[in-house]
Amino acid sequence: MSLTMTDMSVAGAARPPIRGIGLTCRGLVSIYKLEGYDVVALAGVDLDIEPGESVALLGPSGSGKSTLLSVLAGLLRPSAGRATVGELDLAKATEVELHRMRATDVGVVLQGASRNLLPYLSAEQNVRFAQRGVPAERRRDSPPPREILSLVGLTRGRVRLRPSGLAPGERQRLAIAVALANRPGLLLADEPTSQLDLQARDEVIGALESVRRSGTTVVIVTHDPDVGGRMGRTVTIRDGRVGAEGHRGEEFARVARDGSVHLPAEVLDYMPPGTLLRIVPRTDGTAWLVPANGPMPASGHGSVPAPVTDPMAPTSNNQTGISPLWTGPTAGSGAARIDKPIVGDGVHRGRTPAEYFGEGR
Ligand SMILES: Nc1ncnc2c1ncn2[C@@H]1O[C@H](COP(=O)(O)OP(=O)(O)OP(=O)(O)O)[C@@H](O)[C@H]1O
Repeated sequence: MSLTMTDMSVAGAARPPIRGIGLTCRGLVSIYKLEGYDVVALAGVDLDIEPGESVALLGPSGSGKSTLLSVLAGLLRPSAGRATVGELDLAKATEVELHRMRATDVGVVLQGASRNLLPYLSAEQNVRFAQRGVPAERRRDSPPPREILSLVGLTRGRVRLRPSGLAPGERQRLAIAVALANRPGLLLADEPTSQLDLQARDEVIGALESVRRSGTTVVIVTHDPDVGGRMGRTVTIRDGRVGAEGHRGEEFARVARDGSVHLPAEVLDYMPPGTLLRIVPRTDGTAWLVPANGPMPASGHGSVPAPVTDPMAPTSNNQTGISPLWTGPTAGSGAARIDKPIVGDGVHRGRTPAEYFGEGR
């Protein structure tokens, strides 16, 4: 399927443009009560998503992705901290305000396409049914269901079929169309590409891209890093917090509000929790993390090593066998880049501690 600008302009004809809605989380905590126990699903999420962005929430199973989406959809109340969608504070909002938010500003696609659809209605009728929730003053802006279906690539005879007559990828795109029925500024979709073959997956990604170009902010949960890589930004949730972010295929660790940094799993393999680290700030605004029982940088105990401008190029520093582990700006953007390990001659040889910290170790 290829969705074109023509699809977009048809969808936007004679209606005010869609205004993307941004969101903010500050120290967001979500706790489930389970048989007398507290299950902490979100343990202090700090996150900003700008209007019009497309963001994938990635992370291992149980890390809290779906819980975060449910809070943002107003389906779960924050247990502590703040979450705002547009101007609405989700902790303070009344049930009526949350209901109205879902009816007008936020479209939600629950995991499993069928859960979003009425099986006895056609695709077109499903979208029309969803439009019944639009407040009267906004109803004149509601596009005909076929326009919305065309935005996600469902056209002609497909619009008259019931969900059971559609292929799995088409059903998922119909679920997205239903969530878009009221031209929301924010679309939240939980695993919209799971259990789809590659072609259907690409069609769903194409539909989400069309939605983003129409102005709507798109936030999805996915397990699939390839899907994440096709969104504007990835945010990796680990243990209920934002552990990392990806931009254009590069992964960044985010320094949390409390100053903590989540190390990637492969670094934790040889720097497990509890490891004592020497942090060596450097003049170029980067820093090294060196285990306390490892060798100090050769340029002198306690002294600040000379900057390495290109971490992958052989330099006088890494000729010593010490690899710059963290590079990139720590000031300004607040991000640090984790580079591939390099040793001696600057050649990437692997990920064992010996290779990181010198062959003579
Ligand atoms: N209704 C619930 N009651 C109790 N605990 C729950 C409930 N839903 C989720 N949890 C727990 O909260 C934590 C986060 O779950 P969540 O479903 O948000 O993670 P996830 O990253 O979306 O996982 P997955 O990728 O497997 O869907 C997990 O420990 C999970 O067991």
